[in-house]
Amino acid sequence: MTLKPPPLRDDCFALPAGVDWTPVDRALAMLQERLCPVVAREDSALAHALGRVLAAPVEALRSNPPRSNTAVDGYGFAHASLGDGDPVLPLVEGRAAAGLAFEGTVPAGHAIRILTGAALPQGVDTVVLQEDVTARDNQIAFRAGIKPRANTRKAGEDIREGEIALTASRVLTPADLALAAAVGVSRLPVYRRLKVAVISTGDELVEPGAAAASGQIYDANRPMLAALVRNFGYEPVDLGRIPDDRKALRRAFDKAATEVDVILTSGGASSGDEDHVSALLNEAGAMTEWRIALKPGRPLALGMWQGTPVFGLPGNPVAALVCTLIFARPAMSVLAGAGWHDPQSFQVPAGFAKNKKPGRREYLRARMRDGRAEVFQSEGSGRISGLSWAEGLVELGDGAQEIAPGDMVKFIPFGSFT
Ligand SMILES: Nc1nc2c(c(=O)[nH]1)N[C@H]1C(S)=C(S)[C@@H](COP(=O)(O)OP(=O)(O)OC[C@H]3O[C@@H](n4cnc5c(N)ncnc54)[C@H](O)[C@@H]3O)O[C@H]1N2
Ligand code: MOO
Repeated sequence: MTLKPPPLRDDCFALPAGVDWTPVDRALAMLQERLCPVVAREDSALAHALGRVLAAPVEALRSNPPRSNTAVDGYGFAHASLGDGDPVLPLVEGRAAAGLAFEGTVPAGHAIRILTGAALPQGVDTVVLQEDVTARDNQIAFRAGIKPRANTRKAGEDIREGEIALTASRVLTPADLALAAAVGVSRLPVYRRLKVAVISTGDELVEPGAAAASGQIYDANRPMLAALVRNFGYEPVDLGRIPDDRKALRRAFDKAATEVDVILTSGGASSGDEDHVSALLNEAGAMTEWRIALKPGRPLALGMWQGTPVFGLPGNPVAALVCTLIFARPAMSVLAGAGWHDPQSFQVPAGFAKNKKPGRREYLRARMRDGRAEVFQSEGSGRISGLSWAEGLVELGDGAQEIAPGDMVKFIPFGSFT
């Protein structure tokens, strides 16, 4: 039976009355508090589970390793049966190999040929490395001093049957799939992949590859946003370009709300005459034009359209990317069942100087070179080449800051936003 989570509340994005500029951290705290998973659970074969969000804890059905075994190729024996001095042990007939257990018992004072991964036969608790042994006439000799249980791996030393192998809400990695397989689990409970509609708005936009008149620009946000969505592990649904026409946009939202879990639009987010995204969300009555104390990305329109959350991102590509990484990414992670995750950041020396005014958070396109964070030469919000140049963001706090080269600043690599 598929379990359908309850719908989000219509006032998810409501701001308290009288709030003017919302600090970034406050906006993030509100999102974190109000959102919840919106996707149903399903079952996935291991082979298809990479990047999916685990919907329930997974218990080990079997210990890893299931039996005590040898970590090396060599000879196995009971440590307690060794006398004083350099041991000389007769070999029993047969051998123990991985997948081909020796079912007999090795008598005290005897040794058996054993290969890496083989279960330890009865009577064996210690293995001597073959390189440390002289073998002749069905006997082995080696130096005294080997420790009990040397070169062996205990049953369940990695994980024991019944223990939790994988916790719920993980985004499954290749190593997680190995662990599930090792403990006998072949199907995993996962959340259905979050579906995210990507829409561009604006009369000036044309499709890359088409002829563009002088006043027109190519739609750069849609390929970027769809790729970001895919990178986050969700399913982008391309709903194309919509002109600055409220009816057309309404139709696109209606269609999206029946097909997807989240809508990402870019453009028309502020409150100009042609800013139809914010106007429509306002009209729907569940919209807050979040004037966030942030550069770039000040106008972010957040609203609900027929129960589906809409992130109305600013049109400037740099602002669209920053707002997606800072707001939409953690919010979508909650909607997808993976919970809220702040990106990993690092304090690094600045390779630049800047006088920052107080009153808003700033994100600069940045990259690490020679152990310092360099920033892009321009802060222009339409400078897409700087996004491509950058390998991460430098985050400057809400207060005033005078940054000199060598001062410590917060660097967030793009790789942290996954
Ligand atoms: N009077 C004010 N004007 C503006 C303000 C303001 O507070 N008061 N804020 C500025 C800031 S900051 C931003 S960011 C933009 C955001 O505005 P919109 O979200 O309404 O975006 P548009 O006006 O539609 O577009 C802005 C800019 O981005 C270009 N664009 C839009 N979509 C795409 C796309 N898919 N690919 C490439 N480029 C795109 C568009 O052509 C504009 O140049 O508002 C400022 N104005
Ligand atoms: O969001 Mo605008 O500059 O802050 O591009």
